[in-house]
Amino acid sequence: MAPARLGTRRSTMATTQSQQVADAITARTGVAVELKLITSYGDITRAHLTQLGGTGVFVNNLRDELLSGGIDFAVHSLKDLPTAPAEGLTVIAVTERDDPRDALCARDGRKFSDLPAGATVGTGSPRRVAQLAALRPDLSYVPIRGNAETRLGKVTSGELDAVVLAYAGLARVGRLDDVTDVFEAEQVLPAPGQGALAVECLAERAAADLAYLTAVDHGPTRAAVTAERTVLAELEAGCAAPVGAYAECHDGRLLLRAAVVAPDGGQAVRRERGIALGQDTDPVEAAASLGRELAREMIGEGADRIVADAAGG
Ligand SMILES: NCc1[nH]cc(CCC(=O)O)c1CC(=O)O
Repeated sequence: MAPARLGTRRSTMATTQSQQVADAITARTGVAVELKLITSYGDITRAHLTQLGGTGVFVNNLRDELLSGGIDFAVHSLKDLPTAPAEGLTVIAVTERDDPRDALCARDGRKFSDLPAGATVGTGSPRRVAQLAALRPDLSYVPIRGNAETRLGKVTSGELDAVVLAYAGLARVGRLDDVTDVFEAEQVLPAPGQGALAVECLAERAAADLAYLTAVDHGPTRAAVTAERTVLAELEAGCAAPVGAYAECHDGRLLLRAAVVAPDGGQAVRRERGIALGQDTDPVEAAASLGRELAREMIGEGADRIVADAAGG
Protein backbone atom coordinates (compact mmCIF):
# COMPACT_ATOMS: atom_id res chain seq x y z
CA MET A 1 0.00 0.00 0.00
CA ALA A 2 1.24 3.54 -0.80
CA PRO A 3 2.21 5.53 2.31
CA ALA A 4 -0.40 7.92 3.73
CA ARG A 5 0.28 11.56 2.75
CA LEU A 6 0.61 13.97 5.70
CA GLY A 7 0.50 17.62 4.61
CA THR A 8 2.66 20.02 6.61
CA ARG A 9 3.86 23.61 6.57
CA ARG A 10 7.56 23.97 5.76
CA SER A 11 8.89 25.49 8.98
CA THR A 12 11.13 23.45 11.26
CA MET A 13 8.44 23.53 13.93
CA ALA A 14 5.75 22.23 11.56
CA THR A 15 7.86 19.49 10.00
CA THR A 16 9.16 18.37 13.40
CA GLN A 17 5.71 18.08 14.94
CA SER A 18 4.32 16.43 11.80
CA GLN A 19 7.16 13.88 11.81
CA GLN A 20 6.50 13.15 15.51
CA VAL A 21 2.85 12.45 14.79
CA ALA A 22 3.76 10.41 11.69
CA ASP A 23 6.13 8.28 13.79
CA ALA A 24 3.48 7.77 16.49
CA ILE A 25 0.91 6.70 13.88
CA THR A 26 3.33 4.21 12.32
CA ALA A 27 4.37 2.86 15.73
CA ARG A 28 0.76 2.30 16.82
CA THR A 29 -0.83 1.14 13.55
CA GLY A 30 1.98 -0.03 11.25
CA VAL A 31 0.78 2.40 8.56
CA ALA A 32 3.63 4.12 6.68
CA VAL A 33 3.33 7.94 6.49
CA GLU A 34 5.18 10.38 4.21
CA LEU A 35 5.38 14.16 4.69
CA LYS A 36 4.24 16.48 1.90
CA LEU A 37 5.37 20.13 2.22
CA ILE A 38 2.74 22.84 1.62
CA THR A 39 3.32 26.64 1.68
CA SER A 40 0.86 28.63 3.79
CA TYR A 41 -0.14 32.29 3.62
CA GLY A 42 0.77 32.71 7.29
CA ASP A 43 4.34 31.69 6.43
CA ILE A 44 4.85 34.16 3.59
CA THR A 45 2.96 37.26 4.69
CA ARG A 46 4.88 40.12 6.31
CA ALA A 47 1.83 41.58 8.06
CA HIS A 48 1.49 41.33 11.82
CA LEU A 49 -0.69 38.50 13.03
CA THR A 50 -3.11 40.98 14.57
CA GLN A 51 -3.52 42.75 11.21
CA LEU A 52 -4.29 39.62 9.20
CA GLY A 53 -7.90 39.24 8.19
CA GLY A 54 -9.37 36.67 10.53
CA THR A 55 -7.99 33.46 11.93
CA GLY A 56 -6.68 30.40 10.22
CA VAL A 57 -3.87 31.90 8.15
CA PHE A 58 -1.63 28.97 9.02
CA VAL A 59 -4.16 26.27 8.18
CA ASN A 60 -6.07 27.36 5.07
CA ASN A 61 -3.71 25.95 2.45
CA LEU A 62 -3.52 22.64 4.26
CA ARG A 63 -7.32 22.56 4.34
CA ASP A 64 -7.50 23.24 0.61
CA GLU A 65 -5.16 20.28 0.05
CA LEU A 66 -7.36 18.06 2.23
CA LEU A 67 -10.50 19.04 0.31
CA SER A 68 -8.88 18.53 -3.09
CA GLY A 69 -7.41 15.17 -2.10
CA GLY A 70 -3.78 16.25 -2.47
CA ILE A 71 -3.06 14.96 1.04
CA ASP A 72 -4.76 12.42 3.34
CA PHE A 73 -4.45 14.30 6.62
CA ALA A 74 -2.80 17.34 8.20
CA VAL A 75 -1.26 18.09 11.58
CA HIS A 76 -1.91 21.58 12.97
CA SER A 77 -0.86 23.33 16.16
CA LEU A 78 -4.25 23.32 17.82
CA LYS A 79 -3.86 26.93 18.90
CA ASP A 80 -3.68 27.99 15.24
CA LEU A 81 -6.89 26.14 14.36
CA PRO A 82 -10.00 28.39 14.22
CA THR A 83 -12.75 27.29 16.61
CA ALA A 84 -15.40 27.25 13.86
CA PRO A 85 -15.70 23.76 12.36
CA ALA A 86 -14.50 23.51 8.75
CA GLU A 87 -17.06 22.26 6.24
CA GLY A 88 -16.32 18.68 5.20
CA LEU A 89 -13.41 18.27 7.62
CA THR A 90 -13.03 16.80 11.09
CA VAL A 91 -10.40 16.69 13.83
CA ILE A 92 -9.95 12.93 14.03
CA ALA A 93 -7.30 13.02 16.76
CA VAL A 94 -5.83 15.38 19.35
CA THR A 95 -2.44 14.13 20.48
CA GLU A 96 -1.21 14.18 24.06
CA ARG A 97 -0.30 17.75 24.96
CA ASP A 98 3.31 18.86 25.33
CA ASP A 99 4.29 21.51 27.87
CA PRO A 100 1.59 24.23 27.50
CA ARG A 101 3.54 27.08 29.14
CA ASP A 102 5.04 30.23 27.68
CA ALA A 103 8.77 30.73 28.02
CA LEU A 104 11.10 33.74 28.24
CA CYS A 105 14.34 33.77 26.29
CA ALA A 106 16.34 36.72 27.61
CA ARG A 107 19.89 38.03 27.24
CA ASP A 108 22.41 37.24 29.97
CA GLY A 109 20.23 34.42 31.32
CA ARG A 110 17.83 36.84 32.97
CA LYS A 111 14.56 35.85 34.62
CA PHE A 112 11.43 37.90 33.94
CA SER A 113 11.63 39.47 37.40
CA ASP A 114 15.31 40.45 36.81
CA LEU A 115 14.69 42.40 33.61
CA PRO A 116 15.54 46.08 34.18
CA ALA A 117 12.74 48.65 33.81
CA GLY A 118 12.34 49.65 30.18
CA ALA A 119 13.77 46.37 28.84
CA THR A 120 12.36 45.43 25.42
CA VAL A 121 10.35 42.20 25.23
CA GLY A 122 9.30 40.92 21.82
CA THR A 123 6.05 39.05 21.25
CA GLY A 124 3.44 39.18 18.51
CA SER A 125 0.68 37.88 20.76
CA PRO A 126 -1.85 40.30 22.33
CA ARG A 127 -2.60 37.60 24.93
CA ARG A 128 1.02 37.55 26.04
CA VAL A 129 1.47 41.34 25.96
CA ALA A 130 -1.66 41.88 28.07
CA GLN A 131 -0.76 39.34 30.73
CA LEU A 132 2.92 40.32 30.84
CA ALA A 133 1.99 44.01 31.08
CA ALA A 134 -0.25 43.18 34.04
CA LEU A 135 2.81 41.72 35.82
CA ARG A 136 5.47 44.18 34.60
CA PRO A 137 3.93 47.41 33.28
CA ASP A 138 7.43 48.92 33.38
CA LEU A 139 8.74 46.85 30.44
CA SER A 140 8.46 47.77 26.77
CA TYR A 141 6.54 45.24 24.65
CA VAL A 142 7.49 45.12 20.99
CA PRO A 143 5.39 43.35 18.33
CA ILE A 144 7.43 40.80 16.36
CA ARG A 145 6.73 38.16 13.77
CA GLY A 146 8.52 35.34 12.07
CA ASN A 147 9.35 31.80 13.02
CA ALA A 148 10.89 30.87 16.37
CA GLU A 149 14.46 31.02 15.03
CA THR A 150 13.94 34.55 13.61
CA ARG A 151 12.50 35.75 16.90
CA LEU A 152 15.34 34.26 18.94
CA GLY A 153 17.77 35.95 16.55
CA LYS A 154 16.54 39.37 17.72
CA VAL A 155 17.83 38.59 21.21
CA THR A 156 21.17 37.20 20.04
CA SER A 157 21.71 40.26 17.84
CA GLY A 158 20.92 42.64 20.72
CA GLU A 159 17.90 44.17 18.97
CA LEU A 160 15.68 43.04 21.88
CA ASP A 161 16.38 42.16 25.51
CA ALA A 162 14.01 39.18 25.48
CA VAL A 163 11.32 37.33 23.54
CA VAL A 164 8.42 35.21 24.77
CA LEU A 165 7.53 32.02 22.89
CA ALA A 166 5.70 28.78 23.53
CA TYR A 167 7.86 26.26 25.38
CA ALA A 168 6.49 23.41 23.25
CA GLY A 169 7.48 25.19 20.05
CA LEU A 170 10.99 25.87 21.36
CA ALA A 171 11.31 22.19 22.22
CA ARG A 172 10.27 21.23 18.68
CA VAL A 173 12.89 23.46 17.05
CA GLY A 174 15.59 22.27 19.47
CA ARG A 175 16.07 25.63 21.23
CA LEU A 176 15.29 24.84 24.87
CA ASP A 177 18.84 25.98 25.76
CA ASP A 178 17.68 29.53 24.99
CA VAL A 179 14.96 29.44 27.68
CA THR A 180 15.84 31.54 30.73
CA ASP A 181 12.45 31.52 32.52
CA VAL A 182 9.11 29.72 32.27
CA PHE A 183 5.72 31.26 33.13
CA GLU A 184 3.39 29.18 35.27
CA ALA A 185 -0.29 29.24 34.30
CA GLU A 186 -0.98 31.38 37.40
CA GLN A 187 1.16 34.16 35.90
CA VAL A 188 0.46 33.84 32.16
CA LEU A 189 -2.38 31.59 31.02
CA PRO A 190 -1.46 29.83 27.78
CA ALA A 191 -3.44 30.17 24.58
CA PRO A 192 -6.36 27.74 24.22
CA GLY A 193 -4.88 24.51 22.79
CA GLN A 194 -1.25 25.58 23.24
CA GLY A 195 1.13 22.63 23.11
CA ALA A 196 -1.44 20.24 21.61
CA LEU A 197 -1.61 19.04 18.02
CA ALA A 198 -4.71 18.29 15.94
CA VAL A 199 -4.92 15.70 13.19
CA GLU A 200 -7.47 16.81 10.59
CA CYS A 201 -8.93 14.86 7.66
CA LEU A 202 -12.00 14.65 5.43
CA ALA A 203 -15.06 13.89 7.56
CA GLU A 204 -16.25 11.25 5.11
CA ARG A 205 -12.98 9.32 5.47
CA ALA A 206 -12.80 9.55 9.29
CA ALA A 207 -15.04 6.57 9.98
CA ALA A 208 -13.78 4.74 6.88
CA ASP A 209 -10.25 4.26 5.55
CA LEU A 210 -8.63 6.80 7.91
CA ALA A 211 -10.19 5.44 11.13
CA TYR A 212 -6.75 4.15 12.18
CA LEU A 213 -5.73 7.79 12.94
CA THR A 214 -7.75 7.63 16.18
CA ALA A 215 -4.84 5.54 17.52
CA VAL A 216 -3.02 8.80 18.37
CA ASP A 217 -6.02 10.50 20.02
CA HIS A 218 -5.53 11.32 23.72
CA GLY A 219 -8.85 11.60 25.57
CA PRO A 220 -7.78 13.83 28.49
CA THR A 221 -6.08 16.30 26.12
CA ARG A 222 -9.13 16.38 23.86
CA ALA A 223 -11.40 17.12 26.83
CA ALA A 224 -9.08 19.85 28.11
CA VAL A 225 -8.68 21.63 24.77
CA THR A 226 -12.42 21.37 24.11
CA ALA A 227 -13.09 23.31 27.32
CA GLU A 228 -10.44 25.92 26.42
CA ARG A 229 -11.59 26.38 22.84
CA THR A 230 -15.23 26.63 23.87
CA VAL A 231 -14.34 29.65 26.03
CA LEU A 232 -12.66 31.27 23.01
CA ALA A 233 -15.63 30.52 20.74
CA GLU A 234 -18.20 31.79 23.28
CA LEU A 235 -16.27 35.04 23.66
CA GLU A 236 -16.33 35.31 19.86
CA ALA A 237 -12.57 35.68 19.94
CA GLY A 238 -9.88 34.36 17.63
CA CYS A 239 -6.29 33.23 18.10
CA ALA A 240 -5.11 36.87 18.11
CA ALA A 241 -7.43 37.88 21.00
CA PRO A 242 -6.11 38.57 24.52
CA VAL A 243 -7.67 35.36 25.86
CA GLY A 244 -5.82 32.74 27.86
CA ALA A 245 -7.42 29.42 28.80
CA TYR A 246 -5.98 26.29 30.30
CA ALA A 247 -7.70 23.11 31.48
CA GLU A 248 -6.27 20.06 33.24
CA CYS A 249 -7.72 16.60 33.77
CA HIS A 250 -6.80 15.23 37.21
CA ASP A 251 -8.30 12.34 39.18
CA GLY A 252 -11.54 12.38 37.22
CA ARG A 253 -11.91 16.15 37.45
CA LEU A 254 -11.53 18.80 34.81
CA LEU A 255 -10.34 22.20 36.03
CA LEU A 256 -10.64 25.13 33.63
CA ARG A 257 -9.05 28.54 34.10
CA ALA A 258 -9.48 31.48 31.73
CA ALA A 259 -8.44 35.11 31.58
CA VAL A 260 -9.31 38.02 29.34
CA VAL A 261 -6.93 40.92 29.82
CA ALA A 262 -7.03 44.37 28.22
CA PRO A 263 -4.02 45.06 25.98
CA ASP A 264 -2.36 47.39 28.51
CA GLY A 265 -2.87 44.86 31.30
CA GLY A 266 -5.05 47.32 33.20
CA GLN A 267 -8.41 45.56 33.15
CA ALA A 268 -8.88 41.81 33.49
CA VAL A 269 -11.54 39.15 34.00
CA ARG A 270 -10.17 35.89 35.40
CA ARG A 271 -12.28 32.89 36.41
CA GLU A 272 -11.87 29.21 37.13
CA ARG A 273 -14.30 26.35 37.46
CA GLY A 274 -14.08 22.58 37.81
CA ILE A 275 -16.36 19.61 37.20
CA ALA A 276 -16.24 15.90 37.95
CA LEU A 277 -16.08 13.79 34.81
CA GLY A 278 -18.71 11.18 35.68
CA GLN A 279 -18.70 7.55 34.51
CA ASP A 280 -21.67 7.97 32.20
CA THR A 281 -21.05 11.45 30.81
CA ASP A 282 -19.17 12.06 27.58
CA PRO A 283 -16.03 13.96 28.73
CA VAL A 284 -15.95 16.09 25.57
CA GLU A 285 -19.61 17.13 26.03
CA ALA A 286 -18.96 17.90 29.69
CA ALA A 287 -15.86 19.91 28.75
CA ALA A 288 -17.85 21.95 26.23
CA SER A 289 -20.54 22.82 28.75
CA LEU A 290 -17.88 23.73 31.33
CA GLY A 291 -16.34 26.09 28.77
CA ARG A 292 -19.74 27.62 27.97
CA GLU A 293 -20.58 28.20 31.62
CA LEU A 294 -17.22 29.77 32.41
CA ALA A 295 -17.45 32.03 29.33
CA ARG A 296 -20.95 33.16 30.34
CA GLU A 297 -19.75 34.09 33.82
CA MET A 298 -16.89 36.03 32.25
CA ILE A 299 -19.20 37.82 29.82
CA GLY A 300 -21.31 38.79 32.84
CA GLU A 301 -18.20 40.55 34.14
CA GLY A 302 -17.47 42.37 30.89
CA ALA A 303 -15.01 39.96 29.21
CA ASP A 304 -16.74 40.33 25.84
CA ARG A 305 -16.24 44.11 25.96
CA ILE A 306 -12.51 43.69 26.60
CA VAL A 307 -12.31 41.31 23.60
CA ALA A 308 -14.27 43.70 21.36
CA ASP A 309 -12.19 46.73 22.47
CA ALA A 310 -8.95 44.82 21.82
CA ALA A 311 -10.13 43.84 18.33
CA GLY A 312 -11.25 47.37 17.46
CA GLY A 313 -8.41 49.32 19.00
N1 LIG B 1 1.32 31.04 16.43
C1 LIG B 1 2.46 30.25 16.03
C2 LIG B 1 2.59 29.05 16.88
N2 LIG B 1 1.71 28.04 16.80
C3 LIG B 1 2.07 27.09 17.73
C4 LIG B 1 3.20 27.54 18.38
C5 LIG B 1 3.90 26.86 19.47
C6 LIG B 1 3.62 25.41 19.68
C7 LIG B 1 2.27 25.08 20.25
O1 LIG B 1 1.64 25.88 20.95
O2 LIG B 1 1.82 23.94 20.02
C8 LIG B 1 3.56 28.77 17.83
C9 LIG B 1 4.73 29.60 18.19
C10 LIG B 1 4.64 30.30 19.53
O3 LIG B 1 3.55 30.63 19.98
O4 LIG B 1 5.68 30.54 20.13
